[in-house]
Amino acid sequence: MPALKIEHVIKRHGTLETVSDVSLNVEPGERVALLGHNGAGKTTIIKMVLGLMPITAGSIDVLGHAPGTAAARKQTGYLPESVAFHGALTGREQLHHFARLKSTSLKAADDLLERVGLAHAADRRIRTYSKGMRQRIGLAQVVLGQPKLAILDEPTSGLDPVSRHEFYDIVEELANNGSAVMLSSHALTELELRTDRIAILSKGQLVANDSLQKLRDLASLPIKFKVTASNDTIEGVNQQLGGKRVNCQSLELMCAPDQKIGVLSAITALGPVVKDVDVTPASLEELYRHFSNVEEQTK
Ligand SMILES: Nc1ncnc2c1ncn2[C@@H]1O[C@H](COP(=O)(O)OP(=O)(O)OP(=O)(O)O)[C@@H](O)[C@H]1O
Repeated sequence: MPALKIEHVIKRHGTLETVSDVSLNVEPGERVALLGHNGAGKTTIIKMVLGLMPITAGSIDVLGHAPGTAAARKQTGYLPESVAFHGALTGREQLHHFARLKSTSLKAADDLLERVGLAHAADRRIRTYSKGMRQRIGLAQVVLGQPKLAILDEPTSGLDPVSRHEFYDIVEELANNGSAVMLSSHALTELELRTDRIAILSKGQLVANDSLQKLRDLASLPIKFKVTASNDTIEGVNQQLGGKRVNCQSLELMCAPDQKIGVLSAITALGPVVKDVDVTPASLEELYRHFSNVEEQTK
């Protein structure tokens, strides 16, 4: 049974429809990325899931309960886009406060401070924390009590690349322990490897909802090859393979996904004259643009 079940949900603000017939499930242990342009409807969906905003039509089921009910809230962890804590409290005091609210042990809160890399600053006031440190407190607050559903709105904004990596390690642990995770983000490259499914919203409509591999198959965008040879052989390689020279040692080729093996064979048939080959499938950014544009074209 899905941890989160969104069925044919519509949201209207007066005559303005901001979410149009969206259906989306998140299974236990699954990490789903919710992507979309500014104003696509991500936060509106999150607010409806949390019971902070009423639904105009359709239904949302959170672990068998209606959104916003005590039973749903008890099992849900939420990290808002702009996280705010009490500046006069220390990190430890703030997290202990959340632990009491969630009926979780203070020891679990202390362990989490360590896990999110804040043990050294745990007894400093939060007003002295950097944005990234506050975000870490926010993540610790979500993980506390191992919620069955975790909702993270733009969770990595303000984090440096190493912290982002550590952040996704913790999200992965959460999912490995059975939590369903839904996170919204604009940072596409980091989501490629760190989520199980991608849901793309465009103007309030869900225009894609699948694993990265399946989205690649559906979009069938060209695959890029970068072939490197030496200065004196690149011209001959270019003549045999075609493609576009990018510098005096390499060229770029594109092909449809079903021609990939054929192109690779042609490259390897050239033998040791080829020094290196990079094969790059469509990135999430390219897929995102593709699916968002498909939606624009049908309007
Ligand atoms: N209370 C409201 N009244 C009227 N329109 C609203 C209200 N709340 C949101 N909207 C509109 O709904 C649309 C979706 O907004 P939402 O905040 O869900 O987008 P988002 O995908 O989260 O964008 P961002 O990436 O910028 O955070 C926007 O056009 C916004 O102006």
